[in-house]
Amino acid sequence: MKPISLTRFLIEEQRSRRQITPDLRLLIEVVARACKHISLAISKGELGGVLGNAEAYNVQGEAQKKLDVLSNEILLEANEWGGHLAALASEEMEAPHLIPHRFPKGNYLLVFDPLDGSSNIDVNISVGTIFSVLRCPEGVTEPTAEHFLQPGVEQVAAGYTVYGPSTLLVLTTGSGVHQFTLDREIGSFVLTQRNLRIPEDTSEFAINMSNQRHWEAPMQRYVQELLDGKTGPRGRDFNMRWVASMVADVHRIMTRGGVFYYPVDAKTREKGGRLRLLYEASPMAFLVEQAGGAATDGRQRLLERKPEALHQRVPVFLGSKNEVERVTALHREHDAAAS
Ligand SMILES: O=P(O)(O)OC[C@H]1O[C@](O)(COP(=O)(O)O)[C@@H](O)[C@@H]1O
Ligand SMILES: [Mg+2]
Ligand SMILES: [Mg+2]
Repeated sequence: MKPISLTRFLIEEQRSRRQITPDLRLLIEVVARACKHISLAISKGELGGVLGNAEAYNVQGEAQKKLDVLSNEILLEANEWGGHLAALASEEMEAPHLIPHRFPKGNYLLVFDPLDGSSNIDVNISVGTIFSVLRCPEGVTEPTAEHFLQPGVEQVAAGYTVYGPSTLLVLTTGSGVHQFTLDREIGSFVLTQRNLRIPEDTSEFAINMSNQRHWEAPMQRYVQELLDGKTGPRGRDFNMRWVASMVADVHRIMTRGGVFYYPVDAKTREKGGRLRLLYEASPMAFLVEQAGGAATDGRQRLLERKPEALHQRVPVFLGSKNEVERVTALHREHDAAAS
């Protein structure tokens, strides 16, 4: 069968479903093109001089890697003159970036984590890019941070790339989740999986266990039950994985099921959690729900949370539906008993 390129797939979606406007299609193509560029830079590794620290810090006080800065610049540059956006916001920039007056403007807002899993760059483990597309509110020509503060249900598209043994783009525009693989010989993303589905049950969980002693009581109880395995209340064994690149952990879940948890703990309570709502939790929650999974902050559906700040952090529980519902129910029961 003839391979279906991302462009052809999007044109077909645009024709069959009116929600994809030509502008949205072209915007996704620009993002995909920028990701190809990032993939190329990453694959050069030490030879390309892209590893190591940038000797700079982002607004969240995190040390930036050279590739964090480079990926941000690539996405910014590609999208700035694309003509489909009113503004962009990124993990690596304190405030939104407005499209300069000399370029044509569009009606969308793009928010992204240009390089997810930065701590894995220098050790040659999979990293990725996460992005989310929102509508710019009508009549707004100079969007501010406030215009980005839309709950995840308002997203019109979301996706991530994984720069791993192969480069993948996983995308939703609200009708299922589809996977594209970068064919380096022809230079395009090619459709390799339609309608990814996350099984409702799983025996695999992803969590950073080193934070265990800092977790809240319901989380302690839940994970202990998983660790007790066959001889515990769950009556079966669970396996554990933690890549420390959200894209890689989520992609494993997209492929064979599982759950990914980053609960709030005593260390992150003041900040609200570890992962960022707008460009990590929200797009991943959209993708996971579209693939039949569930995504909560431990108490509430993630997609319904109204962001309060551009770089807001939240707890994240996502993946196989029955497991996410169970851990969420335990948190709710705990809250009810405490009040
Ligand atoms: O190092 P920890 O605490 O295990 O956190 C790992 C998590 O942090 C992140 O790396 C954050 O992403 P960035 O690299 O974009 O800051 C996630 O991808 C990952 O799930
Ligand atoms: Mg990240
Ligand atoms: Mg990042």
